[in-house]
Amino acid sequence: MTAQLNPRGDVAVLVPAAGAGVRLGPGGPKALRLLGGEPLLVHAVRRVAEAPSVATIVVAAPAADVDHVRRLLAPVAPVTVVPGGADRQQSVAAALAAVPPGPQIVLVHDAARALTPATLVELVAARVRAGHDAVIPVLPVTDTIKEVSADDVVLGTVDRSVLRAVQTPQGFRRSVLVAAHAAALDPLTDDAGLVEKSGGTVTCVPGSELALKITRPFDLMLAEHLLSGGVRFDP
Ligand SMILES: Nc1ccn([C@@H]2O[C@H](COP(=O)(O)OP(=O)(O)OP(=O)(O)O)[C@@H](O)[C@H]2O)c(=O)n1
Ligand SMILES: C[C@](O)(CO)[C@H](O)COP(=O)(O)O
Repeated sequence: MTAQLNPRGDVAVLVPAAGAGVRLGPGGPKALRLLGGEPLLVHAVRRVAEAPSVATIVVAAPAADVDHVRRLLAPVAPVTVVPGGADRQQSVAAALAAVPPGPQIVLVHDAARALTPATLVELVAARVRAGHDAVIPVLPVTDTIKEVSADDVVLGTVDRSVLRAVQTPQGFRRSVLVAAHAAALDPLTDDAGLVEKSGGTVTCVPGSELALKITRPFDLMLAEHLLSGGVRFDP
């Protein structure tokens, strides 16, 4: 039987958590690295579980850690844990295959975005519920962006007004996400990219600074400060 959160919810959230965390440096799989004394994955799942629309959470864990992750998350929320794949897309596909019948909205959320507020989960889900096939949270780009050659010579300055930095959770009508993954040829860095490739429309909503992706050591230090500094997570 699949673990259920809110039986009246219409949202399944997939949490790919099987990455190595190479850019964070040595210390084990990134989702299991500690932030404020708890694994990143625990933070991420706890916040997702606070979102009232969420009926089901499926985590893709490092294959060697599936049992450990089940035990870790048991006191946090009812979750289904499956082994992840060789890249993020394969981990998402494995989690998607484990979603039980029922939820018609599927969100895909990085464990690495551990401080993402439940309000962002609800916002993305609400936009899908309102009729959009694919919805992504985005932030404006604040640096000047240059295109450069392999030998570090500037080729030009990109018009940043049309650029957005993309976060998760990314939300989809379930059938749209299933079709996009079924049609996938090459691995892409996000699921919305698969929908774009299939000719679908992807809609943006405002993201959250708190949904930063913990990728490098500086990101982890920043997240520690945010957590210990008493930042309000659901403004
Ligand atoms: N084979 C993989 C690779 C990544 N992910 C997950 O996808 C999310 C976003 O990936 P990223 O932040 O790039 O994590 P890593 O792949 O672990 O990082 P790195 O590239 O530095 O190794 C993370 O929650 C990560 O655990 C996954 O489930 N399976
Ligand atoms: C899905 C994602 O977090 C959206 O920004 C991002 O594309 C993951 O990329 P990564 O290179 O696997 O960190």
